[in-house]
Amino acid sequence: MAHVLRRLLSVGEPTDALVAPAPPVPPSAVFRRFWPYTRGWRRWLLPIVFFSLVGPLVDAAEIWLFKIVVDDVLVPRDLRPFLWIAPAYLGLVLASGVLGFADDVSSTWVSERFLLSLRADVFRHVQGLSLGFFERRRLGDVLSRVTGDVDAVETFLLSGVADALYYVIRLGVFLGLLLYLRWDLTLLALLIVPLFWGAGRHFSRLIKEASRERRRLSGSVSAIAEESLGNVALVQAYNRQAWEERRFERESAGRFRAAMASARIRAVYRPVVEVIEVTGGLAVMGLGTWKLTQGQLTLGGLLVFLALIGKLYSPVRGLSRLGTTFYTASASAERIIELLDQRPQVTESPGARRIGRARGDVEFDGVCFRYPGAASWALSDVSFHAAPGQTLALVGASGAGKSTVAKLQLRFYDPDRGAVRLDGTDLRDLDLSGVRENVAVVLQETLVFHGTVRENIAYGRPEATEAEIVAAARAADAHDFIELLPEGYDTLVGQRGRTLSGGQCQRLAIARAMVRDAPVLLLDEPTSGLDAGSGRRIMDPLRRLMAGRTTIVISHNLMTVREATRIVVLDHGRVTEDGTHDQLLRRGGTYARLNRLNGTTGVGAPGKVLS
Ligand SMILES: Nc1ncnc2c1ncn2[C@@H]1O[C@H](COP(=O)(O)OP(=O)(O)OP(=O)(O)O)[C@@H](O)[C@H]1O
Repeated sequence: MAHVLRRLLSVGEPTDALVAPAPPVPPSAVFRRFWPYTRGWRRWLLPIVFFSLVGPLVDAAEIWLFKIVVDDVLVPRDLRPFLWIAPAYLGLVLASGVLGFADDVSSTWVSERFLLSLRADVFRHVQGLSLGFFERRRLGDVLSRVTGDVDAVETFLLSGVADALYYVIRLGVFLGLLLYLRWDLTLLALLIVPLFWGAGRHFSRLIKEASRERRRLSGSVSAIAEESLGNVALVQAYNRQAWEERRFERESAGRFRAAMASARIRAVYRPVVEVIEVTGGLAVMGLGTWKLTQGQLTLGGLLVFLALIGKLYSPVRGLSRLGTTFYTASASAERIIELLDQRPQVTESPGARRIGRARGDVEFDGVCFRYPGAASWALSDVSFHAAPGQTLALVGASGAGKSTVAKLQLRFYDPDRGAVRLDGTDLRDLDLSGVRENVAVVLQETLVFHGTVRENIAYGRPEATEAEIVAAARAADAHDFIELLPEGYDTLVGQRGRTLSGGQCQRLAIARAMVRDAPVLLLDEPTSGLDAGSGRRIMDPLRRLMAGRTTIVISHNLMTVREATRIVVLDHGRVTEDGTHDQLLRRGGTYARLNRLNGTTGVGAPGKVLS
């Protein structure tokens, strides 16, 4: 028997899910952490207290009417009192309906308003985290926290506190009435309360463990769904559907086991509570019946007493069940706390200077950088300088550190040693949004949002006028193809630009960078995803975009680099060569070799457009 019970109550060993568990936090700490968030909503607890106070009084009045029916109508078989009892009873039921409505609507309003602002806060916080966080974490899990776990915080604070108040008030009212009616029977009924508490505490702990596991596995399921569906083209192209399904099923099965463990614990808890409750009720009924036979109690009095005991046990049960609700909610709240405890690695210093529009003087001075947790340096002692309007090309094999330079220029990360400067000032001493406002980017992976063409271009500068958007599109050679789209600038382009070709996406990205009109331009492999023809077609728009801006162009295939004022060759994070195209060719080093390779493979062919 004990063995069966132990198995029923076992939470199971935590599986090695994709998502690590959040560090445990005691419920009191969860409470302290989130209580300040209820500022502004606390006064709404007052009507809830009011409803909690009036509700049990109405209930007690209904029960009292029942006593009168038994003692004054049924026992003496006299119908007359019933004539006023019936409308009074109906009135009470109506009143309790109106109260219930007001209570439901107002409490839902408060919880939803609270959730609205908390979710927005959590989203704001997550959005403000540095790129490093997103590169390390599984997006699906973060989404499941922002959309799912946040609700639990509300349960913990507002619904939980409101319910606790509701139960305590009900308990107080019914206890007062019972003590007033029969203190001896009431004390007997109260003997079982410690049993309620004991069971509540024990089961709450088990439920918390099971809930923690369930929330963690929910995060894993979301992570897999997001990764597989987000890369559906890759999955289908490589026929990996069955593998992805197995992965999804494995994580879902883990979640199923955790949900079953929690359901089993609850299912055992419920009859345990009922047995305790019935024991108390039977004891009271025994003593009450004895008192009835002794003539110390009327039948109506005994029935009222038993009905009130039922009402007394319901808040006691509610309070002990609230323990399990709190523990379940705190398992989710822990995941939110872990998210909120993440600090952005890149922050604005208190004395940061507002930069306004920069001239565009870019300098890397002895920059060393290692990704958090990485064993080797991504950049070691990298130095270069680009004066306003100059073009600097970064060349090197895959993994040499070129994109890392771009990330440091955007201040997604800070260097471990050395400094990145804009107009001679260390980026760390400038305001973060100012640094980014001065840089426009065109990346290898084009970022196109689900929205209209116009919105996608204006993303570079939301206040851009229609004329500026069209001028940017013209300069980016995008205007003609946009005009041919079914609804021109109002055509919806799918998420990640699925309805556009690679070259069209790139031209939209160029138009967006044009509209931004920043003095510094970062081009990270802007032509690498395109075939030779499309690559050639975006060279002119790119040139127009680069004119008058300091440009850092990152390229594998030397397509866009010949015209650069200066070419920096990176190898394993170090600058190995540095000079103009001709100087580097004469030197006969890595660049010359890469250039020869490009020439022979034909990859460099579009580069000739530049020469
Ligand atoms: N988020 C990251 N966390 C840890 N290591 C990283 C991260 N991003 C890049 N790296 C490592 O840093 C090094 C430089 O990467 P980077 O992306 O800058 O190279 P790259 O020259 O731009 O390569 P490619 O031409 O293939 O885009 C590589 O060894 C890479 O594995």
